[in-house]
Amino acid sequence: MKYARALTIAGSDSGGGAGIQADLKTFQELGVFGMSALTAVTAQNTLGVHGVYPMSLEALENQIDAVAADLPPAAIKTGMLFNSDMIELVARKVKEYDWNQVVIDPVMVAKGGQSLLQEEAVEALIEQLLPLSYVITPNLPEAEALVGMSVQTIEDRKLAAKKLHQKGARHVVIKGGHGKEGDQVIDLLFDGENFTEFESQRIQTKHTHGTGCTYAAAITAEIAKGKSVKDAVNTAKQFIQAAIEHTLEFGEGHGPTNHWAYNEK
Ligand SMILES: Nc1ncnc2c1ncn2[C@@H]1O[C@H](COP(=O)(O)OP(=O)(O)O)[C@@H](O)[C@H]1O
Ligand SMILES: Cc1ncc(COP(=O)(O)O)c(N)n1
Repeated sequence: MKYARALTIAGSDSGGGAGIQADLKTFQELGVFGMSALTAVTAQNTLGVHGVYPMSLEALENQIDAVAADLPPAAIKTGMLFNSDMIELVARKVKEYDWNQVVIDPVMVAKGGQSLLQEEAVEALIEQLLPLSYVITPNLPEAEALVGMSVQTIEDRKLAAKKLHQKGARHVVIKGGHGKEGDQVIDLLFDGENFTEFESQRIQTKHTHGTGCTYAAAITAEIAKGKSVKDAVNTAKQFIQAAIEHTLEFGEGHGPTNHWAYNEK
């Protein structure tokens, strides 16, 4: 296809910085036609999540079917999936449509600390979605929840990545934004055999709302265009670094990243 298409299956962030809003902005900036199936609507701004309103399973299924029937995506990204029923539905749809380029961003908690995934759903994510994932992109707390161990040092991250690969993830990206490694942010890619570290200067800012969504969406867009996972992560790293560096300084809390910065440089 001349232009690639990508589908995000995630929540809506009324504040525009995370969720499907971040995904669609990122897809667009990387030249990929973005489509979305909403799992939930959140009333959100830079100060936190002020309400979570899950969609019905019927609404989620119909959105996915409508896209699959007429606009089959080259790559799919999942974000906030809210509960195990939704996770089971998404897993069923991935199998039904034989989608094999699925990027799972295992969203669990918003930056302000509000839960975006019910506790009981973590097991479903591991059992149902991990085996179908082309790439999984946990941050450090999410990696800890998924493998049940402390994940801080690079060695921890390598062990966690191996465990997630054993659970079925074909590629694992352990995001390092929550890391304590001083003035560097190190993201770690594991492809089942080799590790690749993507380093960048840590930017001292509170405006990191939606960084994980944006990063995973950039990986998804690049994969939709046919890039290798390693090349996709490399581009996503540059994309998110520019998006944080050229912050918009919006809002009183954790402000959003700048989704057009990458193309402005
Ligand atoms: N302060 C920062 N400076 C530079 N890069 C950052 C910073 N915070 C996050 N990032 C980048 O954004 C990515 C996602 O951020 P992270 O906090 O790890 O995930 P999440 O937003 O899902 O919690 C990281 O892998 C890293 O590449
Ligand atoms: C609807 C929605 N989805 C995901 C996130 C996580 O955002 P972050 O990338 O900052 O962890 C969010 N805050 N809201």
